[in-house]
Amino acid sequence: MLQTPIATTQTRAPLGKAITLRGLHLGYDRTDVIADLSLEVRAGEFIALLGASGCGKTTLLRALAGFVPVRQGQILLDDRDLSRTPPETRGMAMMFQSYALWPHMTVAQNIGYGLKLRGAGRAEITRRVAEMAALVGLGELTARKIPALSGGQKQRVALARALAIDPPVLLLDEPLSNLDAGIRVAMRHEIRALQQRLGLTTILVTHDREEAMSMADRVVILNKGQIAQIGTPEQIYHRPANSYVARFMGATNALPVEVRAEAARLALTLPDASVVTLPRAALHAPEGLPTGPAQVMFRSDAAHFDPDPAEALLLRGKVVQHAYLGSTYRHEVEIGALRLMADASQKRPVGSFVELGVPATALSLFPARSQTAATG
Ligand SMILES: Nc1ncnc2c1ncn2[C@@H]1O[C@H](COP(=O)(O)OP(=O)(O)OP(=O)(O)O)[C@@H](O)[C@H]1O
Repeated sequence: MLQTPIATTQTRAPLGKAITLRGLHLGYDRTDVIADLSLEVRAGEFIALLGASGCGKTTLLRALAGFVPVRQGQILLDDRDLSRTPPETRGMAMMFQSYALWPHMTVAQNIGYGLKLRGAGRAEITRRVAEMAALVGLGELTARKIPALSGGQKQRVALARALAIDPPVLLLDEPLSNLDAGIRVAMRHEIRALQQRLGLTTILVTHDREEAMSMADRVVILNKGQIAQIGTPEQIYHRPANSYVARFMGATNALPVEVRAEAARLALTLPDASVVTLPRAALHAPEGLPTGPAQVMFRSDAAHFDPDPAEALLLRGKVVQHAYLGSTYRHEVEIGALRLMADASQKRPVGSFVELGVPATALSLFPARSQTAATG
């Protein structure tokens, strides 16, 4: 059950501070996880760290909090170097995926825990706990023990506890992954509203791209411990800097092509040996216009059935499978030796022959071996 919504009116000066990461190297024993990573986060900015499992998101977040030592490089909060500072004096609050609440304590005791550790007096703790409980809509439940709370309520206690110490930086490690879908979506908006209200610099670790895009000012896509792209949600979704980002953001269709430049146009030879020519400017080619082997990438929602014959890319194939996704059917279409995905509101039967069209604006062109890092 949802509680009173989190309060969203601005009441005090922004808390957030800027974070600078310079040439950061992190790892465990003989494993290097993060290599030479640099990043500037503005005061009050919300950054999402997005990437596949094992790419180093949590390691980076834990290093910011002070739980993973810095091997090389610097972590600066405004101009203060925190690289070798113990966690409790960094002024960063971390909210863990498991919430890490004390089950034998009440909601109020959990919220006040960090303040008590920092030596705050009883009156201050009482006042601050009441303030924080009201902020996250748990004012009525402060005397409850943790096991008697729902997942969403526990999540709010963890958030209130993190915020109680007035942290300039809030670190969120997959904070919503234990919640069911409906509450998760509501909490995304509530955390974002609260973060903006308090002006907190916030770093969120997630592997959910919708969560990253709906909450963050900028998204950092990590690939094997390196930044594959930094950009606004719109930039990383529509203008992927390399094929890794394109694939990660859902452009799972990759068509091998052979590219030839012809004055202001590009001739692309498709796998079936047909040739399409497109104006150079029509294609998103962030790694430069390749000649020779390349790949054209697009999302399944950009491919549509029964296309206009003037469409940039026209492909013929056979439906081999489909799945209902709620608002659309995703079809797997066999095109020669390739399998591509295409969405449509109407289901096409398995075995039917179809024609697919993709507009030039939905196509990204990368060299055959694109994986490089880029910022934007
Ligand atoms: N305490 C540790 N000791 C040794 N290796 C570790 C430790 N913690 C993580 N690793 C390794 O470091 C790499 C990065 O792990 P990390 O948890 O940062 O990834 P992640 O991107 O957060 O992944 P996930 O999305 O699965 O949580 C992985 O290969 C992982 O196995």
